[in-house]
Amino acid sequence: MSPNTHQARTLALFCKVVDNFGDIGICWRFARQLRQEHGIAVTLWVDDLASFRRLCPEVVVGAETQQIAGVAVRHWRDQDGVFAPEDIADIVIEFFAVDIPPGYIAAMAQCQPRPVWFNLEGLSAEEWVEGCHTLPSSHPRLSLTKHFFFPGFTDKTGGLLREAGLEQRRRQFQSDPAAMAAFLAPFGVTAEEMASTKVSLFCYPHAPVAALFEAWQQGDEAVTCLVPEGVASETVQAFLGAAAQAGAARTVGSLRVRVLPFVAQPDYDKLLWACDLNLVRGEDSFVRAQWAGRPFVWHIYPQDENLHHVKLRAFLGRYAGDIDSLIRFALCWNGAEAAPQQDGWAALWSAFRADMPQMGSLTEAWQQKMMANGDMSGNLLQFACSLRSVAG
Ligand SMILES: Cc1cn([C@H]2C[C@H](O)[C@@H](COP(=O)(O)OP(=O)(O)O[C@H]3O[C@@H](C)[C@H](O)[C@@H](O)[C@H]3O)O2)c(=O)[nH]c1=O
Repeated sequence: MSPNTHQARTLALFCKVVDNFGDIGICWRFARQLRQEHGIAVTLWVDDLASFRRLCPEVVVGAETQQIAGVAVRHWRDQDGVFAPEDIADIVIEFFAVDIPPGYIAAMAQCQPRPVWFNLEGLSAEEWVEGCHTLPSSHPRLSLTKHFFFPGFTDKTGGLLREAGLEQRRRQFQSDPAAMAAFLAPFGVTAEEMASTKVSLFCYPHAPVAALFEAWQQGDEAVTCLVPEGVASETVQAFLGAAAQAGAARTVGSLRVRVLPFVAQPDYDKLLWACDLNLVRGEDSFVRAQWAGRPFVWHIYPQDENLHHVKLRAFLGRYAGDIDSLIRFALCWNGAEAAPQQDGWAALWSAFRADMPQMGSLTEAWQQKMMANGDMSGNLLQFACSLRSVAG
C-alpha cells in the first residue's frame, strides 16, 4: 500500500481459540506479516495463550501483555468497559465472527473517523464466497459498518496469506538436500529414511490412518511417515506398540513411522518442504501445503450434515484438474466416498503414488495462479485504505 493519509497505522486482531491450532495459527501468521511487511502496529488479542505457545514457544502463558516479533500480544479475558476512543485501532478485525468486547465497540463508535471494521471469515472454494466478499453490514444501533472479508482462491476474493520471500526461501531449501537432511536429523530422521518416500501426517482423529498404514506396510516402496506428537495418536500408538511420544519410531514391512515433536510454525513449513507428500488439515496447514509446491491431500475440518464434503469437492473442482487418483484418494480420506472393495487403500495408494510427479507440477502451477490473486494481507490493507478514503 502506498503511503498516504488514509493509510492505517494500527490494527487490532481479536482471536478466540475454538479448538485446535488453526485460529491462532492463522492470526499469528497474519499479525506478524502486517507488522513485518507493512509496518502496522498490531495488537493481537487472544484468549488461549497455552495453545498459542505450542506454535510459538516465545509466548509466556499468564502474561497479560507481551511483545513478540514486534506484535503486542494481549491476553483476551473478559476485559470490557475499559476502552476510550484513543485505545481503538485504525483497523479492527474479528476473526471468524468472534464477539469483540461491547465496550470496545462503543468506543469505536466514538472515533472520528470511524475505524475500519472487518469480520475475517474462513477459507472456502465455494462460489458464493465471491458474492459475499467485502459486503457491508451496518451495526443495528451504532453508526458503524462492518465488512466481511473472505480469503479465497480467485481474484474476486481476498486471496491467501503469503509472506514476501516465501517462494524464494522454499526453493532454496528444496534445492539443498543437505539443508533438508540437517533440518530433519535432530528429529532422528536417518539417511535411509531421507532416501525413502517421506510423508508428513497431520489429520483429524477420524482419518483412516490405520488402513493407509496397512497399505504402506504391504507396499514395495519404503515410506517414512513423520507424524507430530498428538496426531492420530491411537493408530500411531497401536503401530508402535508403545506411547506415541516424540522420538518414538518403528518399522513394519515397508513402513517406518516416526513421531516428531509439535514444532514451531516456521519449522512446520520446513517439514512440509522436506517431505515428498503432505497430508494436511484445517485451514492454515492446508494453505502452507499449497505453498510447499509438493503433492498434498487435505483432511477438512468436519462439519454437521457433511457440509465439509461440499467444501472439499468445491476445492478439488478448482484444484485437482483431471488427476482422478488424487480426487479419489482425497474423497476416501475424508469419508466422502468409500475406498474400493478390491484392494481398498492399497489400490488408492498405488494409483496416487504413480501420479505424484504430475501432482507436484500441478501444485507448482496452482501456486502461480494463487500468487496472481495477490496476498491476503496486502489485499485487506488495500481495501481498508479505500474504505478510509471514502470515510474521509
Ligand atoms: C503439526 C503442526 C502444526 N503447526 C501449526 C500450523 C498451523 O498454523 C496450525 C494448524 O492449523 P490448521 O492447519 O488450520 O489445523 P487445525 O485443525 O489445528 O485448525 C482448525 O481449527 C478449527 C477451529 C478451524 O475451524 C479449522 O478450519 C482449522 O483452522 O498449527 C505447527 O506450528 N507445528 C506443527 O508441528
